[in-house]
Order: sequence, then C-alpha cells, then structure tokens
Amino acid sequence: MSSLLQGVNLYLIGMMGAGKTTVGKLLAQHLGYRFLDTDDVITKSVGRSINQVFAQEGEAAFRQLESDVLAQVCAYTHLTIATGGGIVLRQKNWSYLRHGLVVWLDVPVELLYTRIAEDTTRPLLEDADPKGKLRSLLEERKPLYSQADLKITLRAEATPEEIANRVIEAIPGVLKPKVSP
Ligand SMILES: Nc1ncnc2c1ncn2[C@@H]1O[C@H](COP(=O)(O)OP(=O)(O)O)[C@@H](O)[C@H]1O
Ligand SMILES: O=C(O)C1=C[C@@H](OP(=O)(O)O)[C@@H](O)[C@H](O)C1
Ligand SMILES: [Mg+2]
Repeated sequence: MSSLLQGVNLYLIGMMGAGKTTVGKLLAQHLGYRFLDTDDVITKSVGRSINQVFAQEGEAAFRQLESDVLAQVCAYTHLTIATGGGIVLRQKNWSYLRHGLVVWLDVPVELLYTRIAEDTTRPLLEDADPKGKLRSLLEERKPLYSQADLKITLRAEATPEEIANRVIEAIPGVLKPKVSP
C-alpha cells in the first residue's frame, strides 16, 4: 500500500471527536508512514495547551499557528497527518492539503458527543449547549469537509482498527493519476 501511495501524505479531516488522532496513528503504522498531529505540533512549539492558546490569544491566533504548521509539514512526504477539526475553514489551507490525499472521517453528532462530552481539552465545546454547538459547527463545515478526496462515513461505532482498514481499502479508488512527462 505504501508503494501505491508513493509517499503522498495522508491528511485526516473531520469534526472534533471523529477519531482523526486515534485512527491516524494506526494508519501511519499500516502505511509505514510517520504520524503527525497539527494540534500536537502547535502545543509543543508554543509550550502551551490548545485551551491556553485559545484563552490567551484567541481563535484567530490559533488558526494562524495551524496554517503555519500545515505550510511546514506539507513540504515532507510519507506522513499521516491528523488535523484539527477547523483546518478546513481557511481557503489557503486547502492549497497545502491538496499536496496530499485528504480523507474525511464523517461521524454523526450523536457519536461525536458520546466520545467527547467529558473532555475539557476542546475550547470550542465550552458552551452551555455543547451538542448544539457540535451540530452547528458540522452544518457550517460540511460543505468544506465535502471537498475531501475520500469520505469515510461511519454511522455506527466501529473500532479504530476497522476504520483504518476501511480507509486503506478505499485509497486505491481515489489515487490521483500521475501526470506523465
Ligand atoms: N472508533 C472509535 N471508537 C471509539 N472511541 C473512539 C474511536 N475513535 C476515537 N475514539 C475516542 O474518541 C475520542 C476522540 O478521538 P480523537 O482521535 O481525539 O478524535 P479527533 O482527533 O478527531 O478529535 C478519544 O477519546 C478516542 O479515544
Ligand atoms: O474543530 C475545531 O475547530 C478544533 C478541533 C480540535 O482538534 P480535534 O479535531 O483533533 O479535536 C483543536 O484543533 C481545536 O480545539 C479546534
Ligand atoms: Mg485530534
């Protein structure tokens, strides 16, 4: 499979709780790729948590850091990259994502909510109605996530391993043809 991808990076996109970080790690193992998480790169480079960046500098500053990270990582190959759920918001980010194969993990709000309801590491969900917030974010972002090369629809719980396998099985059908010299 890794020879089929020929080093092309795999970018996972989708909502908070979709499993990008969890499934991304498994995909990297299967593909013989390195794994990177844009949130992780940001927190390591600024020495603060995502919550702290949002609280101290605001979402716009976080989005700039996110774009900076994406611009840097897309220069490399053989990477599986779990992005933050809002990476799709900036049009400019798509020029980086398009260097690789973009996979959308499409998970319904009910499932997202059961996974992350107790999690306090996602500042956008510090809301009086977190489930409603997830719903409105998904509505707003759906047209953007739909620009992915590959959509993996998960209507019921499946294990991360099963989801990683579904992605791997679907990749050959969406590989971009090589431009001949
Ligand atoms: N397929 C899955 N089945 C059950 N729980 C999952 C699955 N994928 C992820 N999770 C759990 O859901 C939470 C969010 O997963 P995470 O990978 O951080 O999502 P994301 O990076 O898309 O926000 C974590 O607690 C993770 O363990
Ligand atoms: O959806 C979003 O806007 C965000 C998703 C988070 O990452 P995950 O999608 O990995 O939870 C993180 O980047 C930040 O809290 C903002
Ligand atoms: Mg994540």
